[in-house]
Amino acid sequence: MKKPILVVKFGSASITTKEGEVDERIVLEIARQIASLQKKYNIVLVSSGAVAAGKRFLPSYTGTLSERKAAAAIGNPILINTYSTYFRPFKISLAQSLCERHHFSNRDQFLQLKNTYEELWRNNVIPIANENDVVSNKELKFSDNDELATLIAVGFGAEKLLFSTSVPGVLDTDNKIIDRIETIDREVLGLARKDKSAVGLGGMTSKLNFARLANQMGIAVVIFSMQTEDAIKKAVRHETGTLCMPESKKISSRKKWLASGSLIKGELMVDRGAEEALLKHKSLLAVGVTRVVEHFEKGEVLNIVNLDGVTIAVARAKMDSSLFAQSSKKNLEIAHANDIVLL
Ligand SMILES: Nc1ncnc2c1ncn2[C@@H]1O[C@H](COP(=O)(O)OP(=O)(O)O)[C@@H](O)[C@H]1O
Ligand SMILES: N[C@@H](CCC(=O)OP(=O)(O)O)C(=O)O
Repeated sequence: MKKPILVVKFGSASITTKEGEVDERIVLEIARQIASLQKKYNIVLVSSGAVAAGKRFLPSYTGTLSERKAAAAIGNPILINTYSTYFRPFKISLAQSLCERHHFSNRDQFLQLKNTYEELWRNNVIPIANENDVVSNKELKFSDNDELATLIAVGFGAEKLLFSTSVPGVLDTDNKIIDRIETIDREVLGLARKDKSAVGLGGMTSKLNFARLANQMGIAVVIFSMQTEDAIKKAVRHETGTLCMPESKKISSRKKWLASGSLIKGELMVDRGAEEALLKHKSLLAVGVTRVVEHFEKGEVLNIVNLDGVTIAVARAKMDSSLFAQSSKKNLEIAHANDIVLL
């Protein structure tokens, strides 16, 4: 039987010291715990920390985009070497996987990635992913590694997604850790303050937004800190941090991949009639579209929002947004029912 998939993401501040060194004590802990979890799970590690580990080699570093890229180029091999050193005594090899957005928005490329990871797992090798910072430009960029980890978890149909971060969980207004969040709604999103660690990109808003999508796709998410003993093992058992509960929908892997695209491309606003039609699993026709919020091309994934601006579905476009905007045909099909996932 196939092992379930576990995606564990480590934020910059959770694996580097204040001085910008990779925290070897934490990496040893990761290796020890992941080695025991590997018996039960096919694991993907997503690790930030390349910029944090590389920036001390740039004496006049101020954090410009080109400096971040240069720091990532220096820091990434340091990061991977440290992981490899500490996993070796457990007889586990690691494989580096540097990803860009289009590896997820294009289904063929995504399937290549999936095949490669499956080959690695067959050989007991654990892939360790990070954004390909050195070449990523505006289009290629993920917003942060919380997004990359979520795209992997959703696209691969993971059972669990764990975010290791600089805080022990989601804190409520009294600064108490919330054990369990049933639904990530506006109120929960409102708990996330703007502050984040000095070296990270994500912060809590990003984690909660991506956790919400993963939950909608049936994946449990735990936000936790490596500062607790046996943190990863406990997070898998939901015994530490904040558990964000998955919805219990059955969704095919193709549709999960499609839904992961909701993080990626264009956006259309539809009227109430179209909203009702979509809820009845009908195709999306031009007549129900009130406006193109973000442009998209044929084959790309787009968000469909209702008149209140709430995302109700994601779909794969049958045509470029510019083409259909020019057409006067009201019954033009913009997305086929089979290519629409309700959220
Ligand atoms: N309600 C909240 N609960 C917990 N942390 C919060 C909350 N609101 C904002 N934060 C901030 O989120 C940050 C955690 O993310 P950070 O460490 O920056 O991300 P990453 O792990 O991606 O590097 C912390 O700096 C914390 O202060
Ligand atoms: N690719 C960057 C990670 C940027 C990032 O997403 O950081 P974080 O918010 O700490 O997960 C790096 O390795 O430094």
